This record gives sequence, C-alpha cells and structure tokens, in this order.
Amino acid sequence: MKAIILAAGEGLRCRPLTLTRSKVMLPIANRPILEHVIASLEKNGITDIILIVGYEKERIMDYFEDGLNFGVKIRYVEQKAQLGTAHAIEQAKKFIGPEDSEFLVLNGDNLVEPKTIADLIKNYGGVASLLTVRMEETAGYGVVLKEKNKVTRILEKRPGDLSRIVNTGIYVFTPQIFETIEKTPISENGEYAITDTLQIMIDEGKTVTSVPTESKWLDAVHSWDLLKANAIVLNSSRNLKVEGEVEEGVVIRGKVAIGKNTRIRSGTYIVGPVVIGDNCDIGPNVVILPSTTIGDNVSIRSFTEIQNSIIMNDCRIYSHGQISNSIIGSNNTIGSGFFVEEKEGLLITMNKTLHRAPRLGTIFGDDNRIGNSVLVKAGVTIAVDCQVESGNTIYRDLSRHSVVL
Ligand SMILES: CC(=O)N[C@H]1[C@@H](OP(=O)(O)OP(=O)(O)OC[C@H]2O[C@@H](n3ccc(=O)[nH]c3=O)[C@H](O)[C@@H]2O)O[C@H](CO)[C@@H](O)[C@@H]1O
Repeated sequence: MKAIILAAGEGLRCRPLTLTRSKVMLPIANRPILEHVIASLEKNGITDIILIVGYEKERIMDYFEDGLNFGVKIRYVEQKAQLGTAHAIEQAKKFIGPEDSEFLVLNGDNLVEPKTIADLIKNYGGVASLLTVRMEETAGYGVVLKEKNKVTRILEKRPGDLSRIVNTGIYVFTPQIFETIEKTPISENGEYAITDTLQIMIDEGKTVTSVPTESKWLDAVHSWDLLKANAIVLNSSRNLKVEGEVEEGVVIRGKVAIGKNTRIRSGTYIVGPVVIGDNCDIGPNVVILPSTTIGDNVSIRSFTEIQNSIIMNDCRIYSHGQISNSIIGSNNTIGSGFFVEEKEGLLITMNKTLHRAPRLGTIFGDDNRIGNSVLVKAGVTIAVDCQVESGNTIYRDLSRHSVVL
C-alpha cells in the first residue's frame, strides 16, 4: 500500500519554532516528527511514500533525500500554496494508479507508533476510513459522530462537547476521494479541508468508517506541547546507547543516550530519561534532569542545570545557567548566569485567542545571541536572530531581529 504524507504546512501555532522549519521537522527525542512517522510506516512494510511539501521544503528534502537511508522510497510533490488538506492530497493524484485500490494518508506532524498504523490497516472498510482516538480535550481537532463504526458527521474545530471521538488525520482512502475533492468547496477558514470532502461522501450515502485506536498518537498543537511529547517518547525509548566519552566522576542514573564524539566532563550529573546527540561538550559539573533532549554540536558549561527541556542543535550555553520546561531552537548562544522563570497554567494569547499552557519556561526560535546574566520571564518567547545584551530581563515576546540593549 502506498502512503501519502502531508507535510506542506507551516504549523503556525508552533511559532516561533516554525519560523525557520515546518512543524513536521520539529525534533522529538532528537528526530524530526516526520522521521517518527516514516519509521512507523516502514515497520508496517509501507515503503512507497509520496511526501507533499511546500513551506521550508528544502529542509525536509535535504534531510530525507530519496528515503533510502530510512528504509523507504520517497517521491516529493510540491504544493505551491497551502490551500488545505484536501488540496494537499489532490497533489498526489498522479502517483495513484489503477493498481492502487486503496492508499494511506497521514498528517506528517503527529507522532504515531507502528501499532497505531497497523490498527487502521487491519480494520479499514468502506470508501474511506479514518482512525480515531478518544480525548477529553477536543479543542483544535476535528471530531466525529458515528453509528457503530459508520461515520454520520464530521465536525471541524467547533466549540462545544459535540463528541470526544477525535479524527487523527490518518486515513485509508479509495481513489474515489479524488472525484469528491474536486467537488469540495472552500471552507469558512479559506481552506479545502479533507474533512469537508468526507462529509460530502457521507451525504452522498457512501460508507465512511471510523476505526478506533488506543495505540500512541500524539499531536503538538502548540509549541509547548512538544515538551510533553518529548517526555512521553523519552520514557518509552528502549536501547539507549552511550557512544561518546564519559569522564571519571560523572554520575548517570536512569535511561540516558549519549551520541558519538560527545564528551561528558567530570562532575556532571545526569538523570534520565535524557538523550544527548553527537559532538557535544558537556561540563564539567553540569546537571541534566528528566526529561531532556539535547541535539548535536551543543556545548554546556559548568554549573548549568537543565530540566524537562529541548535544546536543539548547535547551541552554546555558558556557565551558571538554569533552564527548565523550555525549548531552545538551533544555533543559540546563551551567556553565563542565564535564568528562565517558570510558571504553571499561564494564559498565552495567540491569534487573539487565549490558550492555557502547562508548566512553562521559555521558547526560543533559532540564531539568538543572549548576553550574560539575562532573565526571561515565564511564557515569554524569543523569535529568531534576536540580540539581548547582558543584564536584561525580558518581560515581553521578542519578534524577529529584535535588539535589547
Ligand atoms: C481539515 C483537516 O484536515 N483537519 C484535521 C487536521 O487538522 P489540523 O488543523 O491539525 O491540520 P493542519 O492544518 O495542521 O494540517 C495537517 C497536516 O497537513 C499538512 N498540510 C496542511 C494544509 C495544507 O495546505 N497542506 C499540507 O500539507 C500540514 O503540514 C500537516 O502536516 O488534523 C487533525 C489531527 O491532527 C484532525 O483532528 C482534523 O480533523
């Protein structure tokens, strides 16, 4: 069976991290979300992949190339304007031939384990099937109403408790979907939505089925949700290897992976689950606590403590810093004495809507330069290519190229 993966959108709600990469390339346990999706397909023997790309496509194509290093064959299709999920699927029509009686479609920005995909492959039926999960908090998702396993209605991101059965964005379609996509009108949000296409099929009397799963399906709606997803994946990781050099006097407890050419200097204390990438230089006397992921080429100097955070590639973090419940994008330089305040249940405004974040420190995009003794208030984000001089306290979000003297 072929698989079409949708990966052309930005993932606006994950800004500032998506200012420089799409949501599918955000790392969880040091691998892009999309790599987790592709690995789960490969484990189900699905190796013929059509990847729909658009926003920041070079970053995706440079990483995955033809897919052979990941055990699959990837063909790319560009969706020049991101006009919605139905429009994205339509771009792959030329790759679906008469031999493809059905095919898989997946959002590239949700984490799935192999069994999640297997649950759908085993149980699909009708002209279209969608995989569903039961969730208490359904805001931001499409939900379905159904009779037995037959879907009667799909409601896209409507307020109210209409149903707790959430559409995961993982489908098995028959080629009939393309004819119905052609009939799909543009929605109130200005998008051609695949959920509208499915509703048309239902209204035409066709059988659309829902396949429930209790296997892992994780979505990061907002950037801060990545911390939870990272912790879940780190906790369930097996076979974590120590490949780098660990000096005498380092204490390691729990599950910890240390990449090639990484050096952990004396006096460093690490409590897993923690994943540290390749070519890092950590310590002496650094503390890394659960559930933390550190990318490749990162240096962290003495007496800095990091907890429940994601530090992406190529960062330099100097001494006596404290970072918790935070996400630091790539290529950030952070001076000594850096302190991130953190708070529980912050209300954060995004697109004029209030969102409640869990315990949160800060979120940094890429390429920022932070001087010494800088304090960042809880929930404040720093976009891309900002410069903060020593001794400042950052109270408000900084937009791209900001300078704080
Ligand atoms: C209309 C629709 O499909 N809604 C579903 C979608 O919402 P959701 O709002 O999550 O859909 P997104 O806009 O995030 O898009 C999902 C995926 O499609 C890609 N993309 C999106 C638009 C586009 O023009 N091109 C493109 O490739 C994105 O990069 C992403 O990987 O997934 C949710 C699960 O996470 C479901 O509960 C929703 O029912």
